[in-house]
Amino acid sequence: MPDGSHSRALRFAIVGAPNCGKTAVFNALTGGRQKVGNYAGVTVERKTGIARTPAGRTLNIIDLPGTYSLRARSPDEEVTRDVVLGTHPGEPAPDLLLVVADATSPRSGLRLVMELQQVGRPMILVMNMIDIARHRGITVDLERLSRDLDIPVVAATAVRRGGQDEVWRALDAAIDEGIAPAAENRWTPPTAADLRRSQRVADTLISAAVIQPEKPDTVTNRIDGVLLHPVWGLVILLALLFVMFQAVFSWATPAMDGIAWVFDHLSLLIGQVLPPGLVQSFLRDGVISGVGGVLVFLPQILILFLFILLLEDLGYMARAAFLMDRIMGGAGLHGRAFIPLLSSFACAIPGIMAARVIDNRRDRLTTILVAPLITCSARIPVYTLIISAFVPARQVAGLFNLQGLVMFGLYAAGIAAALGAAAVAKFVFWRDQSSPPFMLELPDYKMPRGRDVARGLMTRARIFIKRAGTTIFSMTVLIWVLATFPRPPSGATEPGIFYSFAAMIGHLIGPLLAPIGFNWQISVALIPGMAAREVAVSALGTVYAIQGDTGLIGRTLATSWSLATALSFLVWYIFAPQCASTLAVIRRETGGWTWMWVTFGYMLALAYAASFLTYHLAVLMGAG
Ligand SMILES: Nc1nc2c(ncn2[C@@H]2O[C@H](COP(=O)(O)OP(=O)(O)OP(=O)(O)O)[C@@H](O)[C@H]2O)c(=O)[nH]1
Ligand SMILES: [Mg+2]
Repeated sequence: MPDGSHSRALRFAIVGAPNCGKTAVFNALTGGRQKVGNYAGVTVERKTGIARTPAGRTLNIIDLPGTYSLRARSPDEEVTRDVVLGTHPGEPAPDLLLVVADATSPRSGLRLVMELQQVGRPMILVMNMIDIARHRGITVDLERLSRDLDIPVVAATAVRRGGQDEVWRALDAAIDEGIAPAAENRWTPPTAADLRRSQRVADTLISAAVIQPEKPDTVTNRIDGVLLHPVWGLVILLALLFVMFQAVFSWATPAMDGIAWVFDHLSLLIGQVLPPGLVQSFLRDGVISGVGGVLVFLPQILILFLFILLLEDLGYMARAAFLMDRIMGGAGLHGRAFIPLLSSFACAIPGIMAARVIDNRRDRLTTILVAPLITCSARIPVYTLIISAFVPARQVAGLFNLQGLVMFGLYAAGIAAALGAAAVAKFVFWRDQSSPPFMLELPDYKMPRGRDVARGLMTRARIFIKRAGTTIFSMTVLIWVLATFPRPPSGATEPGIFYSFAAMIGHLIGPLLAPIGFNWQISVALIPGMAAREVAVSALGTVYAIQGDTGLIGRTLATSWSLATALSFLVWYIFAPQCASTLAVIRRETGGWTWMWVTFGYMLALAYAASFLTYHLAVLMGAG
């Protein structure tokens, strides 16, 4: 009988410096799909998975955030420290530490190994990225390292099939020999002198076991000469963003038309098969107008993520952080805030969690406060719907698509708002404290891997479709019910919805939102929109469909809203705290209600003020 089936499964924890490929190793061992990316700070929580070794043993594998030392300066590093030391609540210490090091720059990994030796747990060292090391002519003498460190050392290419064979063998061999019980934990936080000493030992180990090529790799340096150039670098960054939004609009159209076609025909079919009545209305006005109306935006979301994933894997994002550092620093944001803010383009929730990599509490709070202002992917359907309805698809200067230009402007407004809010937060709360300097690790450039990118896109698609099938669907059903009942009295002349609960609710809150140009239909759509921003689109689709305005929701809006209302609505979506889950995560990550209410309050005030101004200016200029 294989080990582990009669006793509890062994627990192996993966530890290593940031960006050395720990999660790639984890995914390879467990068949997991955790996010990997070519920048430090991708993993900020512990993740567990199950691995089955070739000899048939079952292992619990724990993936951990990257760290240079157990000294733990930031919340993500504290997770690693606590799991490794066995002080994580409700979790025994791991039986073995699988230390991953980057074979192309093994220094930080080896230093960590030396520190971990104090913990008294068995270890295996994985020299990962051996493919890149070989390509560059770096040779690593694994036996020598193993002898000097007195632990098994194996090479791996975590991202290639079969690249983990040696790791599997080492795991089984370690279990065959019997995992030694934990020795006494002698770890104490290393002092500066300790760190210097282990640095020297690491250098000695490297000079004995690693042969560097005579000609160091200059490709990265040459590319960085251009991409990090203070002027050209910024120009390239802007150009990239620009192309991205153009692409989101122009490439997505055929696919979006295709999806819309399917739903339109489904709706027609239902109209032919089912008699008019509640069931038909539920399917056509509720499900298809609502959920279908949101699903058509999938292509745009995927195109945006295609760009983000490619740039991440290439190693460009850390460079973008470098370029933005001056601008962000001017707004009082820590350099490490870049990755959390970047993640917020997907969704504020991973963005807020990624702020764990910031060690200083004040800088972390500032980042969390402003992350929801960054345009998340849930705003895409809202923005696109309004832009397509109100902005002509004209070419500007023979080069740019006007719709893409407006989209770019909305994203820019979100970024500017985040920078501005950070500056104000710093002024209001933390005026007389300065930020510590920021050390940025620039990863090597890597060719993005098709499989990783495809996996990332699949994950995004799955998240979006799941949202459409759960939150958006249930909110749409709710709206349909509210907009359908009570039924109109007999002899009613207006569409049924005018007698419904939805109309009552809309008319109740309507007066509050009338000053910013919102009609009662928008007021109704905003409430379920708190569950997920896209719901506003599905809710509008349902409300107008029941009202009798069949056909594409965009066309309906174009005829029933003024341009001023549309602009005010767009501006509202830049600022409004329209997402309950984000607020919940802020409460969790800051450990209390205060900052959640601060965020909610300031965003709401900002949204109302900005929409008010936009609406009235637009009316003054004749767009009412
Ligand atoms: N060529 C090559 N690339 C690798 C290898 N292992 C990982 N990578 C790439 O290196 C980058 C970092 O990998 P991750 O697994 O996210 O690194 P990590 O150590 O988990 O990083 P953090 O969670 O941020 O600490 C990704 O772009 C991976 O695709 C490898 O063996 N060879
Ligand atoms: Mg990771």
